[in-house]
Amino acid sequence: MAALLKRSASLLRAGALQKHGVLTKQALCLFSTNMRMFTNKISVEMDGTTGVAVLTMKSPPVNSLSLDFLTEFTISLEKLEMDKACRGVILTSALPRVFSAGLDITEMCGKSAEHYAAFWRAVQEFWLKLYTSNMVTVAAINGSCPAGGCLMALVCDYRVMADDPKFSIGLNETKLGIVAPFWFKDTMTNTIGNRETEKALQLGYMYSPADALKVGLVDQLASADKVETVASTVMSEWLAIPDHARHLTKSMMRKPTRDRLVTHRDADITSFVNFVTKDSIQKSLQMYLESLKQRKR
Ligand SMILES: CCCCCCCC/C=C\C/C=C/C(=O)SCCNC(=O)CCNC(=O)[C@H](O)C(C)(C)COP(=O)(O)OP(=O)(O)OC[C@H]1O[C@@H](n2cnc3c(N)ncnc32)[C@H](O)[C@@H]1OP(=O)(O)O
Repeated sequence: MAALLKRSASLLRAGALQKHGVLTKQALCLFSTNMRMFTNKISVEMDGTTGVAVLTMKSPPVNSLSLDFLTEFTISLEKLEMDKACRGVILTSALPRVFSAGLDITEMCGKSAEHYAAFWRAVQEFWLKLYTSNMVTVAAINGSCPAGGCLMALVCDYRVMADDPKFSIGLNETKLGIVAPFWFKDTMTNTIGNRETEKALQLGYMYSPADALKVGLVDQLASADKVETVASTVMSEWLAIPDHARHLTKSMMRKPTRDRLVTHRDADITSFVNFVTKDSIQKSLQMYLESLKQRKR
């Protein structure tokens, strides 16, 4: 399994996934009954009787979405997608207090243009795979999830968040001196509407769980120790709907947003690389990283 994953990761890095559109048969190892899979940063437990997998992010300190993390995540999702027995995935975090801190800022600082392009393609691939998944996807948000972490939750079909005022969720990019890309913006607009998104994005607003529920950014709150149980209950309600009807409906709802990124994918990478290589943006990101470190002192 480890060797297969390693091979899959190198294929993904080499762009083979983009070229052929799917993972090679060799890279696939289908789950049929109860199954566990561990990579460095992710563990997946699939219950063959319910058809539900729990994908747990376990990349300390904050589950940031590095190139390695994104690669492992996308491969794990692809494997589940190819397994006919798997009908739903619950996403959650093994870390206390943090669901995901979003994109790994160190991947956007002090690197080459080639690195930024490869990183951004991996971010796009991650979004596309999760957004267009045939499976029911439920986010069990058991901690804070800024920016890319919020995006991950937003692309799921349903969001259950821990009702703890210490946690927050939102697209806070402007606070870092950067701009949420159009497909982040589209994903949020589709969830909470244009006016609320306009305010939230300009202010880089991080919502408390209660406020997130109020604006519809999350669907339900639960006490921290019940988030995954509630997510499982929601999952069984969604799985009571015939797969083909639910899936066609999901595709119909999401196709315009998905197509917009697919059509402009290369231009979006160029735009990201041009943006992130600017001295002023590098300076903002470095200062933000430094401020995160200073907070602890
Ligand atoms: C004209 C249009 C052009 C379009 C161009 C588009 C450009 C758009 C580009 C990118 C979009 C960006 C998306 C993102 O996701 S950016 C990431 C945003 N994330 C954040 O702001 C989160 C910051 N982190 C936190 O708020 C907190 O860490 C926390 C609430 C998640 C957890 O708090 P706590 O448990 O107290 O942990 P610490 O703060 O102590 O952090 C521990 C450790 O981790 C480091 N760290 C935190 N977050 C990140 C991160 N996102 N990336 C990398 N590293 C991170 C932190 O610095 C600490 O490190 P240490 O001091 O070395 O231990």
